[in-house]
Amino acid sequence: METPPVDEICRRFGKLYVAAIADALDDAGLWHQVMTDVLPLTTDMAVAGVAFTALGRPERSTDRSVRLGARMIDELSAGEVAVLDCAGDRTVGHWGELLTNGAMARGAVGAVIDGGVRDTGAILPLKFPIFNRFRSARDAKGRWNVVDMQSPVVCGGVRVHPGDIIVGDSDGVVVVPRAIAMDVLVEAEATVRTETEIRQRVRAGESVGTLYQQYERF
Ligand SMILES: O=C([O-])CC(=O)C(=O)O
Ligand SMILES: [Mg+2]
Repeated sequence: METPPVDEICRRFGKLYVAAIADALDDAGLWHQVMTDVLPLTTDMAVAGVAFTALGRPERSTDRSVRLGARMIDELSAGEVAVLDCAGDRTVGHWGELLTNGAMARGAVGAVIDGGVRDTGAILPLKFPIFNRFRSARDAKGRWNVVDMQSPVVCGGVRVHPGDIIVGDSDGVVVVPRAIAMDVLVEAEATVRTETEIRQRVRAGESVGTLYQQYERF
């Protein structure tokens, strides 16, 4: 199978839903690709893009020369999703409105934060999809710092490599390893077609139990 360009792959993933992609990954034996407790700021948010990863950790320094959070934004490219591993920190807003504006100016398509978001009121009108664990007005400066970029990270309990495909919607975020992205895409598209067929039959009044046995999925 010839592999289409990654923006085409992302466009096709973006037409699906996270649950169908998660099912396709389960069928491929990858049972741990859906992030835990990382959810969209609002349920209408959706994203499909290429992972740009960053890792941060608690740090007391306020020295701007060692703080990479803002520089990370300058490294983002069109079609990318910023994926931030916050090393379990639950105290600060790791992402905010200025970082959002910067990411948008670079053509990034979303952010997945394994931590907190601040400036929510200013972010929502921007319609930039952000997936996070919690909100906190507390500044990261003097408390937490980005220390590495484009290395493998863990976000919502899922390993993310730079270049993986990130898909998010109202259910949360799924990570598709880049090497199998095309196979998962084709499988997930088939899942959506099957579910469309099942839905029509359910609505027509057929037995849900019988349909479940027949199609071997829901
Ligand atoms: O300062 C930060 O780390 C986040 C922030 O408030 C912004 O992006 O506006
Ligand atoms: Mg701010």
